[in-house]
Amino acid sequence: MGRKVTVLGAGAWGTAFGQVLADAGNTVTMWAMEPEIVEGIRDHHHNGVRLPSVEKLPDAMTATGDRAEAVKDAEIVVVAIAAQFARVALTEFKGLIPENAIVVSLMKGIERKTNKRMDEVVRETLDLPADRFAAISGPNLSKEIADRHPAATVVACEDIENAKKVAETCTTSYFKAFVTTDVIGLEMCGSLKNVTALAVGMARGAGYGENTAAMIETRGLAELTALGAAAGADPKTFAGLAGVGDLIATCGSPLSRNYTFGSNLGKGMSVEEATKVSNGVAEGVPTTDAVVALGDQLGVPTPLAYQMSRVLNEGISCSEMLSGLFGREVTAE
Ligand SMILES: NC(=O)C1=CN([C@@H]2O[C@H](COP(=O)(O)OP(=O)(O)OC[C@H]3O[C@@H](n4cnc5c(N)ncnc54)[C@H](OP(=O)(O)O)[C@@H]3O)[C@@H](O)[C@H]2O)C=CC1
Ligand SMILES: O=C(CO)COP(=O)(O)O
Repeated sequence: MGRKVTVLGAGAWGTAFGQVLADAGNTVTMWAMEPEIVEGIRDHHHNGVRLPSVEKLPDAMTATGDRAEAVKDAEIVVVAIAAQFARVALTEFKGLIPENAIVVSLMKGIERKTNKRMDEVVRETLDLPADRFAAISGPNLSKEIADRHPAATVVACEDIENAKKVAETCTTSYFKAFVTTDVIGLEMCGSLKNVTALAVGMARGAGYGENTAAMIETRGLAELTALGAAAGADPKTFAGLAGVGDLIATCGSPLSRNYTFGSNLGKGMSVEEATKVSNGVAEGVPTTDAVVALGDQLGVPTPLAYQMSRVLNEGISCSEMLSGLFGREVTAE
């Protein structure tokens, strides 16, 4: 039997995931700030602002701009808001979310001022126990999933039964969800791969080929695995869908906003210009500095994030970024 699920944030991924949930047999209420998006989904089953490629969203999806109405009786509340705004947006929902509801984050970012992961931000803001928080992450480019191309993801929750409940709730014939208890690993994979995708996109935009892309992806994976392990993640998570899988999808597709943002930098745009033409949030941009700070905090070198932070803050070129990546001394891989 389907559940009552609410999605906070009707961006590209929030809306596509809402469609997955409706396809899985649930009743889905989207909450959005913008009246135009609310009206579009509620009255026309269409999100022309954030997911115009889907002509008609399922009948089981509706929308509201009223916070209390949105989460009333929800068994699962999914959060799909740009990571840097999660805290401010969720504060308004504190006290409104039903006591037994599981809160699920789709977000892939680290909060800039605090260097906190989204599990920390969501739980802190909503005063939520660990067993009622789940994260979803994997190779999930929203447009492909909105087109119902076969895909898989990972649901993480410290309480494996709740992870299974969430996985069951979002399983369809084209969308498969695996489960894990490694919340930290999942969070670190999702947010850190965006920094790598910015760098790969930049190299591609600058005209470099497969060797350069493979080098950045592999070193990026080593960096995010080391940082994740130091933060308490299970290194195995990084070899799975949420790690390598998402890295392959995000670093290889112009559908990724992070890849595209990087590619535009590589073609010579400034950060301001690339931001202006970005088709949605590129989480890797604010996350990069947070990754460098986390690395300093945990005593883990983050050369790729450091060079990308120089790209974003000082405007160094792609070749400077790449030559700064490795020192001249010989080291073990
Ligand atoms: N797109 C994808 O393929 C995937 C995205 N993700 C992650 O999901 C998250 C959301 O991404 P996506 O939906 O694609 O992003 P979009 O850029 O399409 O949408 C961002 C969302 O955040 C909302 N938002 C921004 N600021 C605020 C605020 N102050 N208060 C409330 N809501 C706010 C926007 O609301 P509004 O529209 O009203 O401005 C919108 O719903 C990101 O962390 C992303 O990394 C994860 C997997 C896949
Ligand atoms: O996380 C994603 C795919 O899994 C989406 O990547 P972007 O946020 O770069 O579009």
